Amino acid sequence: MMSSDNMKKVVLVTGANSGIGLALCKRLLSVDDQIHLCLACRNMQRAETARAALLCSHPGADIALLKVDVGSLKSVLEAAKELKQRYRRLDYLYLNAGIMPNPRIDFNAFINGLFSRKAIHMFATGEGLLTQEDQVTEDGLQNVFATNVFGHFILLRELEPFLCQSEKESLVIWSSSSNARRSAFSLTDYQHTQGKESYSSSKYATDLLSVALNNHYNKQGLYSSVVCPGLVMTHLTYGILPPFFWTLILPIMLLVWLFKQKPESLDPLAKYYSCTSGLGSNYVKPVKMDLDEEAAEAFYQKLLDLETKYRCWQNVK
Ligand SMILES: NC(=O)C1=CN([C@@H]2O[C@H](COP(=O)(O)OP(=O)(O)OC[C@H]3O[C@@H](n4cnc5c(N)ncnc54)[C@H](OP(=O)(O)O)[C@@H]3O)[C@@H](O)[C@H]2O)C=CC1
Ligand SMILES: CC(C)CCC[C@@H](C)[C@H]1CC[C@H]2C3=C(CC[C@]12C)[C@@]1(C)CCC(=O)[C@@H](C)[C@@H]1CC3
Repeated sequence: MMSSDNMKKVVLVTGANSGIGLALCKRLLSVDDQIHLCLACRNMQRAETARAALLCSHPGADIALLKVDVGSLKSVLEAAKELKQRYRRLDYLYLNAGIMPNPRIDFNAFINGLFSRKAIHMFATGEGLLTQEDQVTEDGLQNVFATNVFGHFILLRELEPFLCQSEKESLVIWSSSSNARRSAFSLTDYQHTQGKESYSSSKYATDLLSVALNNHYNKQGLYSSVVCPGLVMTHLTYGILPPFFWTLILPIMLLVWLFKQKPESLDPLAKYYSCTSGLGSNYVKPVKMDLDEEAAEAFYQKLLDLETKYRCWQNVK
């Protein structure tokens, strides 16, 4: 016989202690307060604060914490080991943690874009406006790629036995972005060591990876989706511009939102955009992604090669 704890759906959210991750956890609990929610965070103090905040709004909620720095392979492997000891199942895996380090705005591009036909597109995607300064991690990987893509990929690979179970389906949901652009990504430099748009590149990589994961794992009951949460005021966006600046440009952003509103089964080649507006409309729109399946497969093979390399390296150390 299964105990009621074994029957509870297990939901894991990375980057759950702030911003979109925390808001997502709150929302998940309000939809189903019978889930077992695991907040996967790199800082346990911030994780404890998040759990306390969630328990304030959902006092009976079943919330666990897991320490994981998705930018460090050692930490990811340890966290996966811990999860395997704790759980027998994993139903939803939200791969949400993400960074955009040292963002800079190209003001010239902004002024030019403002008076061009691409103004709306520029406000919706940030195309051409943002650059970042990336760093190399202790594993020798580009930090943005390691955090936004590869650490999550290794976590998923480690948790494969839980996610691929014959009796039930599991869903992996990636926080992608409308800033994910084909032109920022290159298969020959998929870590983005050369350019200055590591964020955009990493989000495009996420989109490719999700498509490849569906091709490889759907038969085993694992499904992957990418979502675009829209432009949300979080630590990430406050790292680009201070809060008062956002308040100033909010009226322009609202106009963009209004202009783009248009109402409409999970499509593996679509990204799900949040189109919630401040004026009440509340829906998600599937948008076809700008990618092809061959590129997705080629990128997936490169990740598998990198995985093999790093596993050998971990064993040697
Ligand atoms: N805000 C926006 O407008 C948009 C955001 N997104 C995406 O949504 C996701 C969440 O971002 P958002 O909520 O805005 O930003 P926040 O900075 O508020 O949240 C990011 C979360 O990720 C965690 N995190 C960062 N690096 C690591 C790491 N190495 N290991 C573990 N956790 C880590 C942070 O933890 P800590 O507190 O310890 O730093 C934090 O909990 C990101 O993937 C982002 O790219 C997509 C589109 C738009
Ligand atoms: C007066 C100013 C210089 C105004 C500059 C505005 C820009 C900084 C923003 C306009 C659209 C924004 C945007 C993002 C960042 C900031 C802008 C470029 C994102 C790229 C942030 C992260 C995401 O994932 C995207 C969904 C955002 C898209 C829009």
